[in-house]
Amino acid sequence: MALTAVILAGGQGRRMGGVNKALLPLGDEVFIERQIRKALPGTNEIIVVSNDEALNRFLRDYESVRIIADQYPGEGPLAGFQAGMAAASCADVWVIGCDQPFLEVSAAHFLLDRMESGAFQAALPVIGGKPQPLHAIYRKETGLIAESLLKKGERKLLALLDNIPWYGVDERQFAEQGISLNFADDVDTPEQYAKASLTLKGVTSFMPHTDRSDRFRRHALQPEEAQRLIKEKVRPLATERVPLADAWGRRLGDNIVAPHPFPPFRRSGMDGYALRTEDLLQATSEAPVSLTVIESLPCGVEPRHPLNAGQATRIMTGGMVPEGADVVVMLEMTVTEDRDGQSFVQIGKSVPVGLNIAEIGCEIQVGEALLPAGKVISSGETALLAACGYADVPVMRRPRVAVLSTGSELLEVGEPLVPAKIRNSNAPMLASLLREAGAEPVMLGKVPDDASEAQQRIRQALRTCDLLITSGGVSVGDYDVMVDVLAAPDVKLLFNKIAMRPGSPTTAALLDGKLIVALSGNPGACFVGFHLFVSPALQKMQQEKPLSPQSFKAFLGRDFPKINAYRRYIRARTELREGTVWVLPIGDDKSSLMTTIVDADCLIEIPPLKEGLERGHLVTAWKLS
Ligand SMILES: Nc1nc2c(c(=O)[nH]1)N[C@H]1C(S)=C(S)[C@@H](COP(=O)(O)OP(=O)(O)OC[C@H]3O[C@@H](n4cnc5c(N)ncnc54)[C@H](O)[C@@H]3O)O[C@H]1N2
Ligand code: MOO
Ligand SMILES: [Mg+2]
Repeated sequence: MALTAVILAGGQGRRMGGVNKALLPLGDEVFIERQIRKALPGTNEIIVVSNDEALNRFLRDYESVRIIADQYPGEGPLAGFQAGMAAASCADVWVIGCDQPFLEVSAAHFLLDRMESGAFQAALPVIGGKPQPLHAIYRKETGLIAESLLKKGERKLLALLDNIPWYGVDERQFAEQGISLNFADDVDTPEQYAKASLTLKGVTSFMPHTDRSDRFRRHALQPEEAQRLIKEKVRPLATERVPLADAWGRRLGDNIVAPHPFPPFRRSGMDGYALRTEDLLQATSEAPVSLTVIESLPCGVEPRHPLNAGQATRIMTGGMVPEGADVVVMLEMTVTEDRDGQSFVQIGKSVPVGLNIAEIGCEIQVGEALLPAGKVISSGETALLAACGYADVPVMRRPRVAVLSTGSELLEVGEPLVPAKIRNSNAPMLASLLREAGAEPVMLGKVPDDASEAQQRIRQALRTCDLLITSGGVSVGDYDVMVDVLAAPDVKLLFNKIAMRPGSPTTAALLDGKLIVALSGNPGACFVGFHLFVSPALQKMQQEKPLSPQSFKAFLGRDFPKINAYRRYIRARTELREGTVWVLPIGDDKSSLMTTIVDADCLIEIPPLKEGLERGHLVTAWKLS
């Protein structure tokens, strides 16, 4: 695609103290050098519109870069635009401000593609609902319209937009292309310049699109209300069939009903003789009764002969009891003898009817409800399913849950420590928690505190995942990027504050109908948030009951002197002491701690109180599954 780039470098940079912004240093380049380096590979020529000769030395090495002066000097950006258009040799022109150091050729090409799909004369990024006239594509002819506007005294580029048909490309469309949104960010103020320098170092990026004061205005929900909202927004997933051998740990996809009785035949419970109790009525140790053995049955062999009076069948444990028999007498109570090639059994005692025979269906009747959908398949369930012939088992599809960690401070687990950084421990912890909850973690890795990058990864992942969880960036800090990501117009915020500790800024939202739970970055809060707000969603997706963690009453194992304005959920371990249940808070209850997660098997609920609680107080605790 033939494309001219026009860089408008005529501004005064008033808010930057009157410097020419094209000459601002960024890393080891100045803006204009960086822009040329980045724009060259995707364009046929670059035209820099400027009257500043100081720029020359950065341009002269390039054959396809020209510098031209305004035809209407001092008339503002529209004049620069007009001059650039007049000089352009291609029909399509990418117009860039010299203060846009993060320009992106891929974004320019995407805009150009969009414009070609219709009768448009320009294609512009629309960010936060506002068209951005710079870092946009224009047809060369629009220069003539600019000129006529200039003659009417117009100076602003935006005026052009009222006079041409243009196509707007919003954040979402760029994100879908994997294009990071900061390409159009401009540097007008020293603050923005400072942020640009940080972005270059990978520390952060501009996040100018949310009203920062918004993040302080939050309405706190009670934890139960937040849980209710979350459960309301998810549905059970589809089911699939897996071989029984792979079904361990999965959740049943269907109610399982017995397809036949069990045992399916009258089964012997002992190695012995099947016979008729009637025949033993007179038997005593002095005068044992002798019966003719008509058959010897190993397990798995169907009897050939029903029993008549005076007869017995030798039978093994699990064997099928012949018709006519109403008891199995164990071998130890019998004496066997062979006479003339015929076997006889002698028994010296009468026995009650039914002894050692498991009747058909005595364990399971046909049609009986055996296992409910959603039940976790463990050893007992596996045995039942096998007995009922489930070579393939209907199971709930595992929820695919994307895990994204935000934080420029995060290192990969294998990286050595460097000052101010820590290793990402939340993501591996969340992956384990997800596995424990039956889900399939889809690890998206980490993003620096860059809202556009986070947003892009999130949108992409949601296409193939059922749920997305993030950690970090939900509070009120400068780099708390999830706040920006979830402020996008197509995101429906469910809540961003919960009246509890830890994890009060835990946030949930819906995007494309899918749930995003943004957990706190503090490891302890992240852990608690998962159990209280992610687990219930996973349970519902897998039809698992009960739908919330189960509570129990127990004695507080040690004093808890902290005074609480909020309800607290403290990590604790259960202990049985002389037949009573105690719950012991583990370590200090700070949300930043992760050592306290190690032995936690429950959360103690501490209500908001004006004074602490003493050891031995009866408290409510929640079992962690
Ligand atoms: N001025 C205020 N500051 C804070 C408030 C507040 O109300 N006003 N709330 C505090 C509370 S409560 C919490 S909880 C945290 C929430 O923090 P964020 O969710 O925004 O998380 P970050 O700021 O990104 O990080 C916090 C902490 O966690 C560490 N972290 C982050 N990600 C990971 C990870 N993947 N593995 C290990 N550790 C991680 C991070 O380095 C920080 O130390 O905000 C309080 N602040
Ligand atoms: O709500 Mo935060 O987790 O207390 O520190
Ligand atoms: Mg924060």
